[in-house]
This record gives sequence, C-alpha cells and structure tokens, in this order.
Amino acid sequence: MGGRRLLRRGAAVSDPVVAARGVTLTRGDRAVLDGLSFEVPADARLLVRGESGAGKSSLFEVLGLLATPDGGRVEVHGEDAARLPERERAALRRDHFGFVFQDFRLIDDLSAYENARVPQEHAGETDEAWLDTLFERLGIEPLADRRPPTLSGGERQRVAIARALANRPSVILADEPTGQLDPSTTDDVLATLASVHEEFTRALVVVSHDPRIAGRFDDVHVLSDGRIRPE
Ligand SMILES: Nc1ncnc2c1ncn2[C@@H]1O[C@H](COP(=O)(O)OP(=O)(O)OP(=O)(O)O)[C@@H](O)[C@H]1O
Repeated sequence: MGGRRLLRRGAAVSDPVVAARGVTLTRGDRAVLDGLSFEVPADARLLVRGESGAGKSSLFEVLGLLATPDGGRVEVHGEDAARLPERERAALRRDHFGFVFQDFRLIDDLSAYENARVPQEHAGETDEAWLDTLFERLGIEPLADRRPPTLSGGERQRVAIARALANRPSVILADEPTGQLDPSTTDDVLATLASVHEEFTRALVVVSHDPRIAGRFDDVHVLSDGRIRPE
C-alpha cells in the first residue's frame, strides 16, 4: 500500500481528517464565519488564534459537529457531515473527535477515572488498559478515584485530556484549554498536549486568544473577518 494506510475506500492518511469548505455561520445578525475554508491534516499540531469575538468558539463547534453551519461543507474523512441528522453527527463526534473545553466540563459526581471512561461507555466499548495507559502517561494515576471538585485546574484539565483520548479519536479539538490556568499550569498543560500529540499521533487543533501559547506552535493560523489564513 506504499505507506498509505486505507481509512476507507479511496481515503488515505495524507487526507485531511476534518475540512471546512466555504463554511458560513451567522450568529445574531453577524456572519461570524464567512466562506471559511480550512483543512486539518491527519498529523496536524496547529493553533488557530484570533481576537475575542473573532469566532474561535464558533469554529470549534462547527469543526467538531457541535453546531450546524448555514452553508458550506464540514467533511470528516472526506464525507460531508455538516447536515447529517443529529444521531449520526453524535456518532461521528464520539468516534472521531476528542474535545477539551476551557471549563473542563467534568461531571462532579463521578471520579476522575469514571469521567474519562464516559466516551467509552457511550460507544459501548470499555478499554480499561487504554485508560490506564492514559492516566499513567498524563501523570494522573494517583488521582483516579478523586472527584473533580477536589482537583486543581491543571489536574482537571489532564483528566479532560484523558477523556478526550478515551476513544482514540482522529483529532483532538481544544477550545481555550489554558483559559482558566495560571502561567505555570498553562506550561504544563501545553507540554502535556504536545506530548499526547507526539506519542499518540492524533491531529491536535487548539483555538485560543491566549498570547502565552502562540510561541508553542509552529503552525499558527489567524481567524479574522470570518476567514482563516496562515500566520
Ligand atoms: N448565541 C449567540 N447569539 C448571538 N451572537 C452570538 C451567539 N454566540 C456567539 N455570538 C457572537 O458571535 C461572535 C463570535 O463568538 P465566538 O464565541 O465564536 O468568538 P470567540 O472568538 O470564541 O470569542 P472569545 O475569545 O471572546 O471567547 C461574537 O461576536 C459573539 O457575540
């Protein structure tokens, strides 16, 4: 196969895992995304930066099939998923995306380990060996039985990263993953995301306005006026 591992008939590793093509999204009376096109290569490790209000969260939601654009295509492994029924979008989200949110979105009543296991339960496929590996690599094994309210911000974000990887997604999408963290914890979490990217070879897309993190990415894109351009 000449190094081109088939993902589905006609698709290969070198194809984008996610692509937006001519996407428009209006919020209120504003075209937040305005004919935006953007490809996420399978080995991407990239940052999309933009001013507050530029539409970063909107882009995150559209790329992650959490919001439906008004126009254009959002392709997952080459298939247009933008306007599929919600059930099918949910299945694609579960199987192909890992989400890391600024506010962690962990369930307070579950332990760290149970939180990280949630995506596997949704998929009906438990793989505790993989979860154990993630907890070990992320340095949160000793926290497995603790509940989120007893964890620091950086610890919670690591649990959220473990959850994002639980189903071995093709792409990790992170929306302001360091927004609630102090500078040294920000460094830790960015280093963790970078090593996760290297070790588990998933595409990593971070959207952020945090100027502290721009220097951590070689591949930086700017979102402004509803479009994306390389920096
Ligand atoms: N539900 C909504 N109704 C109306 N306008 C909205 C809604 N959600 C977002 N917007 C507007 O869309 C624009 C883009 O918002 P978005 O949250 O995507 O930007 P952002 O770049 O993530 O901003 P920030 O960095 O401040 O979080 C903003 O002008 C915002 O006010």
